[in-house]
Amino acid sequence: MMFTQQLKEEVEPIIESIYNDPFIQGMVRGDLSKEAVIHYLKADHLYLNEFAKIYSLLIPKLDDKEGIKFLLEQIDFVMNGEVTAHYTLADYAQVDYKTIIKDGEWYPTSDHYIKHMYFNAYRYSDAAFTICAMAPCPYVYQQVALKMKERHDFNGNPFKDWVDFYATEMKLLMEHLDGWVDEFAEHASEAERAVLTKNFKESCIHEKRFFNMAYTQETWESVVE
Ligand SMILES: Cc1ncc(CO)c(N)n1
Repeated sequence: MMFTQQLKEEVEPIIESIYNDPFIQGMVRGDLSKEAVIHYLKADHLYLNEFAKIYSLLIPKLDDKEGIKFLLEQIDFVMNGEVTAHYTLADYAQVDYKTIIKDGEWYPTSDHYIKHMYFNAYRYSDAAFTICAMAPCPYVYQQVALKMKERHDFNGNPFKDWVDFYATEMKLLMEHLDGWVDEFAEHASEAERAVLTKNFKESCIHEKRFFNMAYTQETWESVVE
């Protein structure tokens, strides 16, 4: 079995639990609180901004021209394409998107997740370590969106476009990310493979915590209350 296939099987229970968490269930019912959506957008705008910058840190770690070209396209996609999904959420919350993101916030949970990716980019010379910390970003959303679509009819649901976006747009990216990780994993040591696994799993847990952060309106102050 390919290394990334094994990773994906290991995290399936985490993804199923994210599907069952109140943020996603609120989207399924179409009654998620507007406050949760706004909190999410404030954090996610910053998250995606940093995600794009971390792609740029991968460029010197890669040697294949096609791969580098693909990363450059991905930077554009994260900065310009994925905004579509954010607009769907802002429309639901009936707030102006630009106003929401003007004062984006580094809440404890999103802050931790972003720094997990940066740590790996600076700590390890091979791109695979960072990619394992980044891949759950597209992977978890793709899998959650597919579960949502399989189990419910989204016609008339205000989050339909969000679900359709993540169910379809992540496929090509996952193929590239899986390819890089599998290639490295083939000749990696046991210890290196253990770090790759840990990075991937931790980011899936960060994804779960990110939705719950928005649902519970987490702030630095609320953590100590
Ligand atoms: C936190 C987070 N993870 C994944 C995605 C999907 O790209 C996103 N927009 N935000």
